[in-house]
Order: sequence, then C-alpha cells, then structure tokens
Amino acid sequence: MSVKIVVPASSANLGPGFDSLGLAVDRYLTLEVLDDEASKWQIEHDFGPKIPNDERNLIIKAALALEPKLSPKRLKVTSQIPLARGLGSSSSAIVAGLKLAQYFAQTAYTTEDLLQVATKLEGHPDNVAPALLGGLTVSVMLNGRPHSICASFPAEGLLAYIPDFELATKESRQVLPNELSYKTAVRAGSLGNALVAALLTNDLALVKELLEQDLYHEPYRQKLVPHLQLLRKLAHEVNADGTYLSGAGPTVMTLIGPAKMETLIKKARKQGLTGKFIKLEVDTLGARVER
Ligand SMILES: Nc1ncnc2c1ncn2[C@@H]1O[C@H](COP(=O)(O)OP(=O)(O)OP(=O)(O)O)[C@@H](O)[C@H]1O
Ligand SMILES: N[C@@H](CCO)C(=O)O
Repeated sequence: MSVKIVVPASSANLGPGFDSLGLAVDRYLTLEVLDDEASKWQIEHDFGPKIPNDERNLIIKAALALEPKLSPKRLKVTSQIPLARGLGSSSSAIVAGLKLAQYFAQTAYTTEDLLQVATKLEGHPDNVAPALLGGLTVSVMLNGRPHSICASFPAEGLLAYIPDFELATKESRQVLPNELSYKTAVRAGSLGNALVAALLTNDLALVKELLEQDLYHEPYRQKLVPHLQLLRKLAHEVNADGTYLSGAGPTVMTLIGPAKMETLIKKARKQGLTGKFIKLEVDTLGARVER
C-alpha cells in the first residue's frame, strides 16, 4: 500500500501579522514513499542539483529530527510550490518530513509535537502552522512552545504575483531592524491586534485597510521588492481587498474577487510586470496522508 503525504503552500505575515499570521493555500507538495524499507535514505526530485537527494535533504532532516530511529526509505517529492518565493516551500518540506515520521514511528506523536519541532526547524511558526493545520492560523510562542489558533478566512479570492527571482528568507530577514522605538512598537502591535479582530469578525473593509499598514517588516524590505508598492497601487485602482508581501517575499498577495483578477493582471502587464500570476484559494485541511 503506497503512502502519499500532501502539504499545502502557505502565505505568512499578512502585513502587520508578521511572524504570527499565516494562511494555507491550494498549491501542494506531494511526498510519496516508494520503498519503506530501503538500504539508505534517498529522495527523488526535480528541484535541481542544489537540493540534496540523501539524508541532507530538508524533508529527511525533518523526519529524523522527530524520529531519529526512523529506518531509511526511498522517497519521491513533487511540488507546485516555488522555492524561495515566499509561499512556504521550506515549511511544506519540513511538515512533509514530520508527517512521514509520524506515520511510521512507533511513538504516537501529536500534532502539537509536530508543530513544536516544525517551528524549531523553521525558526518561526507562521508558515509551518497553516501548512500543518490548514486555513488561517494565528500563532504565538509561549514558554518556548508555539500555540496556533485556527480560523476561517473571509476573502473570496487570492491573486499571487510571483516574480521570476528568488529571495531567500535568510536574506530578506537580514534587512530587518534589531529593534523598534517604543512608540512604533505599540502602534505596530495595535495594527496587528486589530487585523486579527477584523479577520475573526469577517470585517473585510477593515482587513483591507489594516493589511497594508505593516510597520514590522515591509518598510525595510521595500527595496528588495519594488513591485510591492506598484501592485498595491494597481490593486487600489480595481478596488481589491488589500495587498501584502507574502512571507519574506518576493511574492505579493492580493485579496481580490475573481471577477476583478483579469483587470488587475492586464494593468500589471501594462506596467511591465513580467512575473507569474496564480489564482489561489484557501486550503482548509492542512497536511494529510493519502493512501
Ligand atoms: N521540497 C524541498 N525539499 C528540500 N528542500 C527544500 C524544499 N523546499 C524548500 N527547500 C529548502 O528551503 C529553501 C527555501 O526556503 P526559504 O525559507 O528561503 O523560502 P520559502 O520557504 O520558499 O519562502 P517563505 O519562507 O518566505 O514563505 C530552499 O532553498 C531549499 O533549501
Ligand atoms: N515571517 C517570516 C515568513 C517567512 O518565512 C518572514 O517574513 O521572514
């Protein structure tokens, strides 16, 4: 009986929800077990030579982080999630490895166990939580452990603009400040609080305002993603419902009804934006094992 693990992509931050809010979306990484009693760890993929095919691969490293005694397997991974684009590719790989270990381990690991290890490996919970749990997640670290509250998401459509260049999270985090002034920190926190409240009460008009008011990361990353402000301006012209930097970028996400998407895409092409547009929906299931 072949085992298949499916993990959704994720879009983190949602502006002022930096390092806390995340949303699972309907593009997937699929991990297949070709041989569950192999002589050594192997993983087939088409991500290119930079990605290892042995136990150095992030998927296998995540599996062994949870269950070090896991016996070697021959795996195959395919993915619709572009690497280093701000759609949670690393988190999808980590969660896939943890689900693999959970499936084969003798120990009954809980979802909370997986979230804890995933967050440790990724460094923050806002991509791994939606990848694991699905939907919209609001996460916080308490005593070194991640806690994620799951919620539904009010928008009726998502349009991602994926530029044709990579932006590694590590590089994108290097431009962030070490601290903020007390006044800015208080303001930034109130914007994030209000965004969560607007999302949980389906107040889309308020979500639209708050999504674009981040003070934690977008102002500093702007120079790395110059297309963000242009797309935000064009989205306002078609009366979309808010635009934010997806994760560490360079992908930009716009909340927009399907009927307006083509108009926005045409405007963007006229302005010389040559990246890929993909229409997305929220994934509500999160990571799952399919037989
Ligand atoms: N399926 C995979 N298998 C193995 N390694 C992967 C896989 N997907 C991502 N990675 C590793 O993660 C790196 C990309 O992670 P990074 O955090 O920079 O971007 P991201 O996760 O795509 O975007 P973001 O975290 O901003 O949403 C890749 O360069 C690769 O090293
Ligand atoms: N919150 C993270 C998401 C990317 O993994 C960041 O913006 O750096």
